[in-house]
Amino acid sequence: MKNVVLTGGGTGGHLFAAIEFARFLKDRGYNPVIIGSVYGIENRILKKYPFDYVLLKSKGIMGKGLKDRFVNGFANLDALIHSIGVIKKLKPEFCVGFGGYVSLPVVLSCVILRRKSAILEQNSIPGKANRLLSRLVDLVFVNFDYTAQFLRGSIVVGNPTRIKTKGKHRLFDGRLKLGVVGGSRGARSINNSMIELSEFDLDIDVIHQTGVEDYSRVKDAYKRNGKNWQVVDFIEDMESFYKGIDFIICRSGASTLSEIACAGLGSILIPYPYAIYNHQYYNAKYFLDNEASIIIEDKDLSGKTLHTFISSLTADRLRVMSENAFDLCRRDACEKMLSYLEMVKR
Ligand SMILES: CC(=O)N[C@H]1[C@@H](OP(=O)(O)OP(=O)(O)OC[C@H]2O[C@@H](n3ccc(=O)[nH]c3=O)[C@H](O)[C@@H]2O)O[C@H](CO)[C@@H](O)[C@@H]1O
Repeated sequence: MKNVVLTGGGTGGHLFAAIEFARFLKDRGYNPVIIGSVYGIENRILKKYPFDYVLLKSKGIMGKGLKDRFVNGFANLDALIHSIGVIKKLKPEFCVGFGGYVSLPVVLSCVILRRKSAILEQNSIPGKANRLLSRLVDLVFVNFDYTAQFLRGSIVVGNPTRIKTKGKHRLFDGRLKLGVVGGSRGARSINNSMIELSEFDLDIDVIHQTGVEDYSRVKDAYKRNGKNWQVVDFIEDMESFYKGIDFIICRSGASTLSEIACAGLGSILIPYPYAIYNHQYYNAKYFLDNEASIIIEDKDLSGKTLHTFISSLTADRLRVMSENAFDLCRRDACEKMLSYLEMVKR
């Protein structure tokens, strides 16, 4: 079986797209090896999947102070050397970087060793590492059309997502069932505004993913405010979660957006305000422009704003948002990426 290397991680969005592509490639006779970081979510998640994987001691540099940049820079140099050793041994047919700090040393080592290589920029505005790598790799894939202006010669493919079927949402046939997700680590400002929302008289069902840190605080507040709303720290089975809700409040990370599109869910999007180049806002804007979502900026977020929007949702509005979201689902990202990769000759 031909080895292929997929790299990405740190947070869930990069990792789950890589895992989905790995699943697709394995079904087509390749042996995908995922390379992640010891410090990322992949250290916990990859054990559960039937793929070979390697974890490097790679650390993030962006948004860090001078001392951390220096220390982490050395860690990444070490990761690059380790990665060169791994790539030499695996001799992969191709390498694809899905983003996150570990992608940089791994894709660089594939380039250095002249293996066929590609990156996927999942976000509307590319980060520094992908801007650099885009000049070195054979293929540059992007998720949003908007991104093509930043990365010359890029190909729009979408983003691999594990969500395959549209949920049969009840869309207000009874009580609204609202899902709340803060991204792979939860989101404090969303958690705080949901606590405020629970003080209102609101006849809805809620299932809320808080992240580990805020779990008890949110659960206790709901109880105090007499709400029988469900609280989880992390959702393992996202497909069932999406199927069980009518509408979602979430951040606008690239993978969450691909998933809610394919699940056909209308949404209130709250872009993470400190994301590099404000990319979450531009990710969300694509959904807003297509009338699939409402955006509330983090600075305007409160229980009261959520209450105003949620109480104004009608069954018709929900249905239209759901259909518009579903139109944005790109189901063939994996097929497209593989067909381009197979065309590149080495
Ligand atoms: C702060 C920041 O810069 N975040 C970035 C990071 O986000 P991050 O990785 O947090 O967010 P994404 O929305 O892209 O992905 C979250 C992933 O985690 C999964 N999930 C989430 C919650 C849960 O309980 N269980 C679960 O499995 C979701 O299904 C999804 O697959 O990478 C994304 C992908 O490039 C970017 O778009 C985001 O802007």
